[in-house]
Amino acid sequence: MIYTVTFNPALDYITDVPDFREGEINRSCGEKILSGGKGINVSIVLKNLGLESTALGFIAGFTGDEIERGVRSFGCNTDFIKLNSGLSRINLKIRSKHETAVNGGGPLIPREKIDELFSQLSGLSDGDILVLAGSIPPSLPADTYETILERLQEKKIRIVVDATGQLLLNVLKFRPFLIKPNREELEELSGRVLKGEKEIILACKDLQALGACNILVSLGGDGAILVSETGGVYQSAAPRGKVVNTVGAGDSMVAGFLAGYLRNKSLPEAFRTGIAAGSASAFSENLATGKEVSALLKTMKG
Ligand SMILES: Nc1ncnc2c1ncn2[C@@H]1O[C@H](COP(=O)(O)OP(=O)(O)O)[C@@H](O)[C@H]1O
Ligand SMILES: O=P(O)(O)OC[C@H]1O[C@](O)(COP(=O)(O)O)[C@@H](O)[C@@H]1O
Repeated sequence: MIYTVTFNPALDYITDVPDFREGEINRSCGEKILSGGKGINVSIVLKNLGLESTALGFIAGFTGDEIERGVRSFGCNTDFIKLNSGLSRINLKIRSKHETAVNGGGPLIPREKIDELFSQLSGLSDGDILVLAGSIPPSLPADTYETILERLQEKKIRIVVDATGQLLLNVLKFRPFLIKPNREELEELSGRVLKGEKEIILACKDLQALGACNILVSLGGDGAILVSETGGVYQSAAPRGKVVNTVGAGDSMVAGFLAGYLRNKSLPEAFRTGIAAGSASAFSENLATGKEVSALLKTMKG
């Protein structure tokens, strides 16, 4: 079974403001609200690709209820822990000449609710896949993912971590099967500006030395690079298309990679499916559907 954990789910409020001006009253010409947060998006795209998962994490207040309703409307299984106070965040995404995001901090998660999550996760068994994705509310320590993985290390669970900075660095020693930094995140992790693919690959090798198995570096419209645990390096441009909404493209890529890998345990196939899923989401208003991913895959070589 696949489990995704989103500590800090969100309603993504996506608004179109063609000529956004800071410091002025702007009028939008289109809005929509989607359930989001990294693990949740992974669960939705997995479902669209025909794979069951259970979305775990913390939700609070009316925004939390709406997040849960939204995820379930895709047919996903959820087992969220409800907080007794606070509100799940609303993340603002302004689509203008550029995309601007304001992601909220999220509610306070009390100790007993974290313990509830630990006890849910203690039910995982050998062969399960655990996706830890997204930020944690600022009230939680940066070793939160580490604490989870420490408790699970006796089990043969494949771990996927899509997080940034210290949250990610702290868990590399648990040998995550997959991490997916984008270029900026990889630069932050390696503490240097990375010019060109050679430097990106070297930075990935440094992370492998710390424990990461497969590192999928997403490069937005420039595609992606996979530095694999078997030593192979794969690189691909992104398919061409009209970009409509890149929110969730990275999460879709993680879901696509997993779905592609689970088909034949082939890393090249995982890589291609990851890129196709990321780009299919970028080319669509909503997260990629199975049909959209298959259609893009057919246009890709290899
Ligand atoms: N402008 C784009 N054109 C085509 N594909 C894109 C575009 N932006 C994102 N993608 C696809 O989605 C993947 C993940 O996007 P990226 O923006 O790098 O992730 P993140 O959202 O995590 O920063 C890319 O590797 C690519 O396959
Ligand atoms: O937990 P974080 O890092 O604040 O990110 C949450 C945001 O990222 C998203 O999961 C989208 O992520 P990607 O565009 O990287 O795939 C949104 O749904 C959500 O608003």
